[in-house]
Amino acid sequence: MEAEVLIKAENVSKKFAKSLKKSLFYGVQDLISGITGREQNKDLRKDEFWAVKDISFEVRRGECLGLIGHNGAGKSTLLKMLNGLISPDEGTITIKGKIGALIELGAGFNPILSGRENIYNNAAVIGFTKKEIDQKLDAIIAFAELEEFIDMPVQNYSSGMKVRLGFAVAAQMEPDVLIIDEVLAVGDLGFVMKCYKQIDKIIPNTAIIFVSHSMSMISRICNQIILMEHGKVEFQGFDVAKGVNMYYGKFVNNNQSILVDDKVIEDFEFKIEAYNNTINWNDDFNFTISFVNKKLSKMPYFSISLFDKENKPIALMYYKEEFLTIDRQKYILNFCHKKMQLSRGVYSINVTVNQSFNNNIIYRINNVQQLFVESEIEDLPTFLLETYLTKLN
Ligand SMILES: Nc1ncnc2c1ncn2[C@@H]1O[C@H](COP(=O)(O)OP(=O)(O)OP(=O)(O)O)[C@@H](O)[C@H]1O
Repeated sequence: MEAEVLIKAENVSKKFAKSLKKSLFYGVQDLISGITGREQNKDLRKDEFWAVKDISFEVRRGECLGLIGHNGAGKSTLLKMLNGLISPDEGTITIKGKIGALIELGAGFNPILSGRENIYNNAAVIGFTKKEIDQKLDAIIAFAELEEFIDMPVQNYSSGMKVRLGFAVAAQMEPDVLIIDEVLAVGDLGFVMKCYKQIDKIIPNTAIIFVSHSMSMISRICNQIILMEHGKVEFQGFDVAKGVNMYYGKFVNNNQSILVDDKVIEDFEFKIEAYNNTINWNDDFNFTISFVNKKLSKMPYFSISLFDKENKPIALMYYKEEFLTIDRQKYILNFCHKKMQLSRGVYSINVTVNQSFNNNIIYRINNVQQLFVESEIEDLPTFLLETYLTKLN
């Protein structure tokens, strides 16, 4: 039997005015229409835009929906509507059960009240009774690691402390629906890992909506994804890896940048020997480097590094070099890395040219090319390490 739907959004839209003056004016207009029973204006008026347009989805108990998109795509606006902080102009939102939300840093806290008082306030707003909160209080304080500071006014808390308290209340009370915005990014790594563990613990009984710019976090906890752009859905589905790749595709940066150029070599070119710079997983990776030698007497050394879409270094390709004597002419070098076992994705290539192995950089170019790796298996991590079972007892 399928789990019960706890969050349902049907054709939800929200418009905003670009200026505060217009926003106030339209607000008053809408209020009067509301009071007099006249139908509200459904179309965009001058200077208005759709911050969220026509979004529908369902999240069942045990599921986590990831919302991704550029800054200003409309994610927070959608979350605020789900949490009831603002109402949609069109469409309906239905939520069953108690909602825990961690939306804006410090939102929902009363700054002059202590951490302890805020726990009671926030948990009561979610819908828990005093007795239920009493039972959970110690666990919340311990989870937030705020034992020493729990009776201090929240206005004196650091941003990390506020996030810890907010998450502790939202997640320790084990609500039916949990809405988490980017705020987790503020926590330190230890706390973020603890939050993951808590999310893993509550997910079987909870429907979660999670907004993040960290694709590793999204891939780690979400089973469905919506990619938003200018308020609209650009991709929606259960293929989280596909949504993440589409998001990364938006950042593909084709700009080469030359960081070092001692004019010792000229006309440097790097070419991937594959159609559209695309290879399949486990294919040989062939590429050529060409240059015109102006001043060198020995062949220089080329080091080729690969970076993933988050710009993290993934691999350094090296080869055994014999420093041949060279003339002042054009050279074309062919290289091959046998069986490239990198997972599906886009990798950017940087090349550094040293006069000799690990010595004296004469040329360096970042993002000289992008390598696309295709794979039939969609959701592999960067490396597939072949392992052997050596003994069975
Ligand atoms: N109260 C408001 N009045 C007018 N415009 C608003 C209001 N709130 C948000 N917007 C605008 O609506 C659009 C969507 O904003 P929103 O904060 O939902 O984006 P987001 O996807 O959450 O972005 P980020 O990743 O930066 O948090 C933006 O253009 C923003 O400037």
